Amino acid sequence: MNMDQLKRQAAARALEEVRDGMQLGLGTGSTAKHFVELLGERVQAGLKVIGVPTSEATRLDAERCGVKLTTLDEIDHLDLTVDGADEIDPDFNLIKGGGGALLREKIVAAASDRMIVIADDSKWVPTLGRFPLPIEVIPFGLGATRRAIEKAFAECGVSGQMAVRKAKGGDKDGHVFVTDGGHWILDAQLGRIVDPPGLAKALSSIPGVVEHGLFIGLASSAVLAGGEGIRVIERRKPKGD
Ligand SMILES: O=C[C@H](O)[C@H](O)[C@H](O)COP(=O)(O)O
Repeated sequence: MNMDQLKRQAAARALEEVRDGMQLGLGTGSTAKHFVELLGERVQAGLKVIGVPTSEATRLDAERCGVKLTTLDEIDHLDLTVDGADEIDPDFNLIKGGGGALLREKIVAAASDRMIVIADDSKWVPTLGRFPLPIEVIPFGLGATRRAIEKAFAECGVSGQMAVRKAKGGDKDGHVFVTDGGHWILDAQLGRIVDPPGLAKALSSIPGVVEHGLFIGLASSAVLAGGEGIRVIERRKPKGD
């Protein structure tokens, strides 16, 4: 089974948690895209749900699949969010934002009673950090923001190169990648993040940092698809702890 088939399997397993009438957060990325497509098939067969997309790309996918959409201005909470991740550690800390959607993804996950992370099992790691940590920043004053981030890294016992993300493919190839919110992303190669909650807190306090890709205390369970089948792992602590 190839990687894409594993991602689809994880998405199909998460779909089993969806019930009629649910308000859903719809994640972004290649794994979440499978979930939206499979959800669309269920909707065509009569399932009634409403979704909040975490990116313009997901909004377009959901519309194409016939999934009814709303916003967090129109509804006050979500029952369940299903989203991918770039890395997941055994404490259910995540790195997200490989596709640049971390800001909306975090707003949606935080508004949701439960978040199921779907992934192929290569994303399950003992320690976060091999995947570059995305940090969404305001272009104004970038030099000052970078210096403040480097200081936060040093205080949290990590270090590594940071680079402004460039767009890949199409007309925008090689230009700075711009998020749905109009911001830029710094990708930080940290290798090993010893204290994800501590680093998350330090980054959140920096003016100029809009959001970062460390998701702490948001995921409730993980559906991991691998060569030997599917593993569903539940987080022991309740959401928010
Ligand atoms: O910004 C993108 C998201 O955080 C994605 O959910 C994450 O990068 C995982 O994407 P994929 O399922 O394509 O590996």
